This record gives sequence, C-alpha cells and structure tokens, in this order.
Amino acid sequence: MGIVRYSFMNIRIWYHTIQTVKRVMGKYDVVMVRHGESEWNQKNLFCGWYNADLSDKGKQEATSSGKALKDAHFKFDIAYTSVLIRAQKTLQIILQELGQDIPIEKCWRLNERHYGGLTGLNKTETANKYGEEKVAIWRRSYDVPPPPMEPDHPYYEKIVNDPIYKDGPSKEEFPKFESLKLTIARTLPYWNDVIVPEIKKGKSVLIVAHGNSLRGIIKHLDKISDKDIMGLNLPTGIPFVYSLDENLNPIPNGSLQFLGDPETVKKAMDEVAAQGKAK
Ligand SMILES: O=C(OP(=O)(O)O)[C@H](O)COP(=O)(O)O
Repeated sequence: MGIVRYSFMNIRIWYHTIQTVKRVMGKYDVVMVRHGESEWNQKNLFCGWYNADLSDKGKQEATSSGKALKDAHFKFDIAYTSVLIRAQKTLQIILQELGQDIPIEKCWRLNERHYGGLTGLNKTETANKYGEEKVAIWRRSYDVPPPPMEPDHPYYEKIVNDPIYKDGPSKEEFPKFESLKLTIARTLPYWNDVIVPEIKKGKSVLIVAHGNSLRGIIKHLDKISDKDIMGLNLPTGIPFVYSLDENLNPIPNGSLQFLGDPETVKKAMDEVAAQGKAK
C-alpha cells in the first residue's frame, strides 16, 4: 500500500501533485479518518447533524482503513470521535481490525458541520434548482453559511431532541446552520484544549470524524487560506497521517499523507468534489 502525499505549495491543483512516497515521521504522528460512506452519502444527501448510519460500502471502507493502519503498524493510545453513529461505527470497525481496545472520547465538537436548511436535500437536485455555483458556495465557501434549519424543517425535532446532545451543545450554542468558519470555531477549542495536550504527552492519537470538521483541523494545521481550503475534498474511509514537530506544525512533507493507492485517493476526492454537480 502506497502513501499519498499532497504538496501544499500547489494546493489549487491537489490532484496533480499526488506522489507515492515513503512516509515521513515527525515528533508526533496523528492519524485522522473521515468515516466510511454513510447511507446519506450514498444517496448524495446533505447530511450534517442528521444521524445517518454507515452503508455496506462504508463498513467495508472502515475495514480497509483498519487493515491499512494495521499494515502500517500503527498502535494507538486514545481515539477521538464525534457523537454521530457513522463516525463511531467506523472507529469501532477500525479498532476491531487493529485488535486494539483503547479509550474513546466522543464529543459533538467533532461533529460534521450543521447543514441547516439543506439537511436532507439531494445535492444534485439542489444544484439543478439553485445552480452549481450556489451549491459550491454552500458546500465549500469558508464563511457563507447554508440557510438556517427552522423548527418546521422535517429533521428539526429529531436533531434538536436527540439524547446524543445531552452533554452539549447547550441550548444557546445549538446551531441552526454552520459555515466552515463556524465549524472551526467549535472544533478548534476541542483540538487545542483536549487533543493537543494528549499528543504532547506522547500519546498516539486517532481521530475519526467528518469531511468538514476534519477540513477545519487541516486548515488550522497547514495554515491554509480561506480561499484555498475550498479546493480540498476529503474521501471517506481512507486514513491520513499528519507528522508534526514539537510545536505541532507539520514537518516537510508531513501533511495529509494518505494510506492508500494514489489513483484510488484521487478518484475518491474527485467524486466528492463532483457531488454538487447538476445533471
Ligand atoms: O454529512 C456530511 O459529511 P460527512 O459525510 O463527512 O459526515 C456532508 O453531507 C458532507 O457534504 P459536503 O461534502 O457536501 O460538505
């Protein structure tokens, strides 16, 4: 299995900079995975805080992630995930494959961005109705949020009253929508205050989260501009490694090292990008 690395000097042309390299090792290596395909990813629906389960393909992706991590001899001390079932099940399958029984911390701050009023809509139908450009802005702009989820939204009650939120967010914090900027504002404190101290203690950390909560952490680690982050689409179920120095900055070539075949990674990223196309 090759390691795929992306050059951040060329972030606008992600797909042309893929190379298979020997993985570099930093003072700290952190592994992240976007959960395996969910039933709503499969149907191409905006999901956000809707608690969709993994599809069969998603379970297979999680198994492959676990195998890739096992082949690369990763041993973890602690894992972090969101309160959403698709991320938790992916983590569970990965740990089963690895044969590792480790503490798991779950927090809503690692949840996917809240997709507001778009939740449950089909991305292609939304592009047909509002145009691809509008959907691209809703999906990938840094600070333009989707429309709010109002109380008459079909999934409002289900989400707001879900017991998975008993430990937060508070009523005041509970989002009606989130841009990437707002997602980062609630994910980064968890990264800085909870995860980073464990990394600095020398713990080997695995994070299983979501497309946009992970894009937020990547943006922070690689200091990616608000404009350039629009070009990054994370595939489901392919682990990637960040190799960091003592100040938690990525070492040269230490960013976004995918544990996967370069062509597979490229194809999966292209497919995520294309989800918002009209037909
Ligand atoms: O729930 C979602 O992300 P997830 O599958 O990573 O949890 C979103 O629907 C991802 O959609 P996007 O790639 O259009 O931002």
